[in-house]
Amino acid sequence: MNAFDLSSSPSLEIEGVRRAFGETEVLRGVDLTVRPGELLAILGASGGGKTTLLRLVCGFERADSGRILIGGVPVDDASGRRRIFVRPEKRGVGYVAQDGALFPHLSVSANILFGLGRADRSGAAADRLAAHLLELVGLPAAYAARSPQTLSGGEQQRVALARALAPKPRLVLLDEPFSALDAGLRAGTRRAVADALHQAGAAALLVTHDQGEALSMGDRVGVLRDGRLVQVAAPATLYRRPVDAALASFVGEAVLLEGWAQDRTVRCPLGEVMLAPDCGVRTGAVQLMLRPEQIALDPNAPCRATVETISYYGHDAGVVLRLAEGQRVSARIDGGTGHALQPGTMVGVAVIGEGVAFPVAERHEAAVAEAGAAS
Ligand SMILES: Nc1ncnc2c1ncn2[C@@H]1O[C@H](COP(=O)(O)OP(=O)(O)OP(=O)(O)O)[C@@H](O)[C@H]1O
Repeated sequence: MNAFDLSSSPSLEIEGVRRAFGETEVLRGVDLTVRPGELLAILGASGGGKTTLLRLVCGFERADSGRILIGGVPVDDASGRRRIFVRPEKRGVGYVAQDGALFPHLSVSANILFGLGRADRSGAAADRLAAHLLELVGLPAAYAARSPQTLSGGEQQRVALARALAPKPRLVLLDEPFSALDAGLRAGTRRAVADALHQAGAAALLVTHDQGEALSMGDRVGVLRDGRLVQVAAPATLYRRPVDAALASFVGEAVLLEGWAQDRTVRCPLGEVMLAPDCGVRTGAVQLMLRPEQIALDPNAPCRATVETISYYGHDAGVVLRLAEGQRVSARIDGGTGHALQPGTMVGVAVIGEGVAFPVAERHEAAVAEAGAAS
C-alpha cells in the first residue's frame, strides 16, 4: 500500500451550519458530506461564503449553529447543550491557499516538511519523504533544494499541496488554488493536483468561482448560493440536470425559452422539443433549458432564424441566432461552419437531444397558456 494512501480516511460532515457576521448571514444552513477519497468542489459567486466555509472546517471560525465532523468526530458542535470546538492544529486538516503561501526563505524541501515534528524534518527519511511527495505532485526530486521563487506559479502550488499532504491529513482544503495562475499553467496544475490527491487517497474540499475548474476537478460539485448548497451532484448531472434556471445559467451557458409542457414534450419557439425522462415536469407553463451545443444549424429544419453574431474560437464558434418571434438563442457549432457564416444569413435551426424544463411561477402560467392555445 502507498505510504500516503489515506483511502480509509473518514469524510467530512457538515450539518445545518450557519455563520453570520453582524447582521449578514453568510451561511444559512449548509449540509454537506465529503466521502473518503473524494474531491468535492464547491462552486459559488465571489463573496458567497466559500472561504468562510473552509475557515469553519479548519477551525479558524466557529459555527453559530450546526455541527462539523471530521472522520466522524465532532470538531465544531453548536447544536447541543455542550459546545464542542477542536482547535485547528488538532483537526488533521491540510490547507492550500490561493497563492500557495510558501516560505520564501526556506527551500522547497523545508517548505514541504514544515508541518512535521522537528525530528521528522531532517535526515534520510525526511529527504525520502520530500522526494516522494514531489513525485506525487509531479515534480522532479531535484526541486527539493531549490528556492520557491525559482519555481513557476503552478509549480509553487504543487509544492503547497505537497506540504499540505506531508502530515497525512484526513482532509485537504483548497481555497481557489489556481486563481493566481495564467490560463496556460492552470489546466496542467489542476490535473496534477487532482491526480496527486486521488493517488494520496485524501478527501478534499475545493472552493472556486470558476465553473470549468469545479466541473473538471470535482468528483462531485456543490453550488453555494444565498448561503445554502442548492445542488450537490456529479459534474455531468449538474450540467445536464440543474435544479433551476438560475443554476443552469451559473453552471455553463444556458438557452432558456418559454414554452408549454405536455406529454414529455415542450412546445416553444424552436418547435416541439423532447424532455428528458427524469425531468419530472407536469403539464403547464415552463422554462425550457437547452445547452448551446444542442442548437444545430440544419437547412431542412422548419424553424428559421437569422444569424446575428459569430464569435470564432478556432475549434468551435459561438453563434447568436434571432428566431422569427424575436427570441435570441446561442448555438455552439463547429469552427469551420462558424467561420463560413455571415451575419444576416437566414438558417434552419434544429434541436439535438432532450431538454430540461422548469415550471414557471403561476403568474406567468396564464399568459404562456394563452399564447400556447393561440398558436
Ligand atoms: N471576519 C469577517 N467579518 C465580517 N465579514 C466577513 C468576515 N469574513 C467574511 N466576511 C464577509 O462574508 C462574506 C463572504 O465572504 P467569503 O470570503 O467567505 O466569500 P467567498 O465566497 O470566499 O468570496 P471570494 O470568492 O471573493 O473570496 C463577504 O461579504 C465578506 O465580506
